[in-house]
Amino acid sequence: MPTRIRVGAVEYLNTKPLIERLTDFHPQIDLRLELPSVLADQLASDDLDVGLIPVIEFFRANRYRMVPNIAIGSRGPVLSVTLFSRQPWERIRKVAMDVGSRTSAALTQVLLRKRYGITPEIVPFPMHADPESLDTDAVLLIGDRAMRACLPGYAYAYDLGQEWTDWTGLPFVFAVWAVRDGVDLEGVDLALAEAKAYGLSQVGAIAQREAPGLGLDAGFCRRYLTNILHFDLGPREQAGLHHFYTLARDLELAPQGVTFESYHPTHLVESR
Ligand SMILES: C=C(O[C@@H]1C=C(C(=O)O)C=C[C@H]1O)C(=O)O
Repeated sequence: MPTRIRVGAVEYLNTKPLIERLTDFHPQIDLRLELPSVLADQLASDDLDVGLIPVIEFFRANRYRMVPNIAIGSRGPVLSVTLFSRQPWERIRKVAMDVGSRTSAALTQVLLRKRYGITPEIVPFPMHADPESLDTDAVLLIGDRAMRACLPGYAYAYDLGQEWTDWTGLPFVFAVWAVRDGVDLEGVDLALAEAKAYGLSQVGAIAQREAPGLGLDAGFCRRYLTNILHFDLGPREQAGLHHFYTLARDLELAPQGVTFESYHPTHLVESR
């Protein structure tokens, strides 16, 4: 019996185009959907073989390989990563961070500390808590609940994709497919590329199917998947990724000397 390859993907709308019919493209895939932070922990504890994990956790592990040219990124506003704040940036002293997030939580710290020169207190924000009942100045929300949130008690809603690109001029990469060290994907990397190509040809249908369950407008979901998110990991995205790494490393949110290795199937390497 062929081994199952355990694939963990983010449970949010942002990921749907990357996993559309994924299991049809490879018979050995065992697909699970989770929060990004949970996927990072599962990959770290060998409960997954490949996971769509927050990039900051790719840096922190420094032993994974990246599946080429697939990412969740933005080139300006992202619409689903928002720092809701009662204060303007300069006056934020305490922030609650979405426990589903690792990259955006680090990005919030990078912006606060590097761009605005303040080091606020950080507390976790649980999945089912009410943001309006918090005593913090700001709360970071990501994913589907960030897109639905209005939070009239917060005067400011900072889009962190927009903040990053306004500041650096670069795209931002939130998540990549990371392959655990020593794992041979047995062609699952090709299936991931096929699912992405297929999913991107189906964004209209995906938006229409997913919108009602999310309580969102289908046209809005389509524009989010088509014009807001970017799923390639090209040279500009890689420049954004490296720049984020250097800033996170300076703040000791990531270790020194991280290598950005791509995944190459073992049999191809061996047959050279
Ligand atoms: C754009 C997003 O990208 C994500 C944000 C992540 C993070 O903050 O750790 C991780 C994976 C992605 O789901 C989002 O969730 O809205």
